[in-house]
Amino acid sequence: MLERIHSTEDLKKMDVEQMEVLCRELRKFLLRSVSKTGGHLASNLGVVELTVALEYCFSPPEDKIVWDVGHQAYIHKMLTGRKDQFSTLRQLDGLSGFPKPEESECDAFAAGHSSTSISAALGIAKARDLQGKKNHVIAVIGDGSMTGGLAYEALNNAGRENTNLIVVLNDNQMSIDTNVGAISKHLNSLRTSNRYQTFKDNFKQFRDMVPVLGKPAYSVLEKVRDSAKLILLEGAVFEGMGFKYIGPVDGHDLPELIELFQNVKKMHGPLMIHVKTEKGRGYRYAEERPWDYHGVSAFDLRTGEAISKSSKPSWSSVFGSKMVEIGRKNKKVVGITAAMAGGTGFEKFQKEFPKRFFDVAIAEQHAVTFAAGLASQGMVPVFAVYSSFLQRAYDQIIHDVCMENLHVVFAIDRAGIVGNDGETHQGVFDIAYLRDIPNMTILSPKNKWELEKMLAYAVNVCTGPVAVRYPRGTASEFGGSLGAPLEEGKAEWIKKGRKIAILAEGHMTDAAAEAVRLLEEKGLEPALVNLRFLRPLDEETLLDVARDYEMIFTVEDHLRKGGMGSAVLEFYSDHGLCPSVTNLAFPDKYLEQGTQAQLFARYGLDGEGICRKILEKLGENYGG
Ligand SMILES: Cc1ncc(C[n+]2csc(CCOP(=O)(O)OP(=O)(O)O)c2C)c(N)n1
Ligand SMILES: CC(=O)[C@@H](O)[C@H](O)COP(=O)(O)O
Ligand SMILES: [Mg+2]
Repeated sequence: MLERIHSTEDLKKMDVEQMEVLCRELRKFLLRSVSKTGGHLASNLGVVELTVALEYCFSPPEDKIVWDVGHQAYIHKMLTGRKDQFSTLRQLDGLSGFPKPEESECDAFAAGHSSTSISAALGIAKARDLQGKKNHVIAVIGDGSMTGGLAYEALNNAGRENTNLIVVLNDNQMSIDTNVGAISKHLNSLRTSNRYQTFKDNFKQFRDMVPVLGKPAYSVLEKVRDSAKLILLEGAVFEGMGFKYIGPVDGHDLPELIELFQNVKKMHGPLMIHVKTEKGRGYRYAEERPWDYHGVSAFDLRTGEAISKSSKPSWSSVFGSKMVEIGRKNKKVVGITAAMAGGTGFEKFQKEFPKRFFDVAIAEQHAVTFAAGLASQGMVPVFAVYSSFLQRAYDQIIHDVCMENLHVVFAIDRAGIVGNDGETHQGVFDIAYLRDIPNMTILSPKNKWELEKMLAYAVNVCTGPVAVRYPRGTASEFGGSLGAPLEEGKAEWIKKGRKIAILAEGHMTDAAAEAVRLLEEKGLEPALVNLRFLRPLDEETLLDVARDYEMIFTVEDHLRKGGMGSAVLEFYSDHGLCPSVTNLAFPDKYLEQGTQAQLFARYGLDGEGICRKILEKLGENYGG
């Protein structure tokens, strides 16, 4: 069946039995493919029937299906002509792991961050109305993503606009980890009701009576169905917000889903269809431990084990262990995550101090203001968050934390290039968006020991807002544990030299040191400084560097615009100095997917690339 599918038109030629075979084949294909490339497995296993039913009943690209987060859109991609590209999934220049309109006109809206689908779908629906079109618009949002505030802003608005909009709530009772919070509880209470089945039974009985009752009764029946009165569940929050609620429906029952979607196509106004699915469906290990199979690297299908695993701890794991140590000594410390306890390594703290740990669900904005509230009462909140997800909470950082100079610690994980998630997840904006905020301190460690020192400093010494940024992956051990002691506002000289000085940000010190080694082979003697503090900058060191060196290079894992190098340039400009400064950083664009190593190499930010760029600049300045 899978071989027959080149577009959703081919799907429409199939009968239900054939589509059920197709579902089995899609699962097999998905498992084989993702076990080789890595990717978001469990969520996709859970939406096979749902996606087939949607693509059968609706017609992309005319009908717009907006996938929330988009990590569960692999089946959609397979059904819309991209099956043959799956061997390149999430790889450099390959198929994206998220919906991407530039990749296919069937991807109605790009995503990667959660809770945007209903807003985007409502916008698309209103555009349709204004343009006099009649197509369907469907948002597919998970129960985890339904914990994000933006989703409720959209529901609030959609209830008022009262246009045709279908929201499919894909409830698998899981975020990445177990889904938490009152909404999740509410969904659970809805899940256990058999209201939908009762409605269907009543409806069927009534329909069978039509020949007896006659046409007028039939039109009453149609109206009842249209207003969905029989299936509204008392107290369903969505109903109160102006949606017709339909559900819960078994999301693995293909004929049931098809019947439902064919019916709702005829209904009007905003609809919420609550679909129950199982995350990881069809692969034993993923069904048992969906959190371990949410996002996977290449793995052995037979054992479920990852093919290669670093024996060294990740930055996140170093963070998690250190926070336990800090938490034991300092009882004021509380931990906060926005649904990323596992990813950030914070689960160790959560286990040891459950009362001092808060998973606020996918709610970064709330997390920051919640932290501000805690800090205003003398607690020391540590919010561990991926750099790209913290973008959500910009105003909260400015207005609720920094303006009051509150002592909130931001542990910014996945800062810099993250790799295969691509554009949406690259953490390359945080220096720019944090360094312009008054009162903020920003630190960046060169290795795992420095991360530990910086965390202790941020929690126990700082008194205002402070961010520690560190990347994805295995923690660097560059330079060993015996670096210069961490001193407030002070950079670390790794090596003095002549003519050329390299100022490095965090883990880029390692790549810069490699460049130094390569340059030394060519007879040069570059100096190397690990800046440590990105805000405030170590002014004394910067003045020394400008005085003693002819050419300065800054190196960072961030976009060039607004980054650390820009800060260095501003500093010199403010001091009326004009040394030769070259910023080595990522260019002004959304950075594509690929491994971190591939991207550093592509943009000349690995040791060799840095060396090459320095030699080029030397050539310009000294004629080769
Ligand atoms: C703003 C934001 N915060 C965090 C994440 C990380 N994240 C990706 S998927 C996910 C869980 C989503 O759960 P759900 O919507 O229920 O989808 P499921 O994986 O269960 O299908 C999280 C927390 C994100 N993508 N965006
Ligand atoms: C879709 C999403 O946002 C997360 O699943 C993300 O891909 C996790 O990234 P890490 O693998 O870096 O934890
Ligand atoms: Mg879920």
